[in-house]
Amino acid sequence: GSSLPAIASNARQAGGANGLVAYYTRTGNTRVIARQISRALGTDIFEIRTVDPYPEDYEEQVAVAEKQRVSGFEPPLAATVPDIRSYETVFLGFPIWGMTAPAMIRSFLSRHDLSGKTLVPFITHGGYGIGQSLKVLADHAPAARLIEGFSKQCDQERETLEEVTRWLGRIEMPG
Ligand SMILES: Cc1cc2nc3c(=O)[nH]c(=O)nc-3n(C[C@H](O)[C@H](O)[C@H](O)COP(=O)(O)O)c2cc1C
Repeated sequence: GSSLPAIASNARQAGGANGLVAYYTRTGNTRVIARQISRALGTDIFEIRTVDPYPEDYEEQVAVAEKQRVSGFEPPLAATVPDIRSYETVFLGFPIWGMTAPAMIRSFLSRHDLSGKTLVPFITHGGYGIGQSLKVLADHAPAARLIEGFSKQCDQERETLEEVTRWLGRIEMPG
């Protein structure tokens, strides 16, 4: 679904200067949306990164994500937002991993007090929807005002890799 105009008018009421866009991305889909929100509203932007990088290999990545989902592990963040208190509206963007919000989003919410702030999710997924992710936000930021966000189906790394593999199987390599 798409409700970006509603988000925009809501955030404009709060004022772009009081807004923050925080996001995590692995393959860049979520970053495109993050930058557009930030550009349109004139907000600060913060990329969420973990101390320990995730595997580059897709299958290893899926295994790590699944382990962190099941255990509830909150991976340490490389940095936190310098002055989270100065923001009234926080746009929080992430991809869906294993039908829910990825682990570092739980880390982010645990490390930043969003009490009394408006929390606006923007979520990308590979076609299976946003799953349990809103419940994760509500549970980890119980005193924030969670409003309707934006979600969009984007490319899936898995599909791209499979297409490339099929293509490589069709071409004739020299030598
Ligand atoms: C570890 C992992 C798990 C994923 N699990 C799901 C899923 O459960 N449902 C879904 O629709 N997409 C899933 N995806 C696809 C991503 O949500 C989708 O490609 C997203 O747009 C990636 O965003 P990004 O480019 O900002 O990292 C998964 C991707 C990864 C890497």
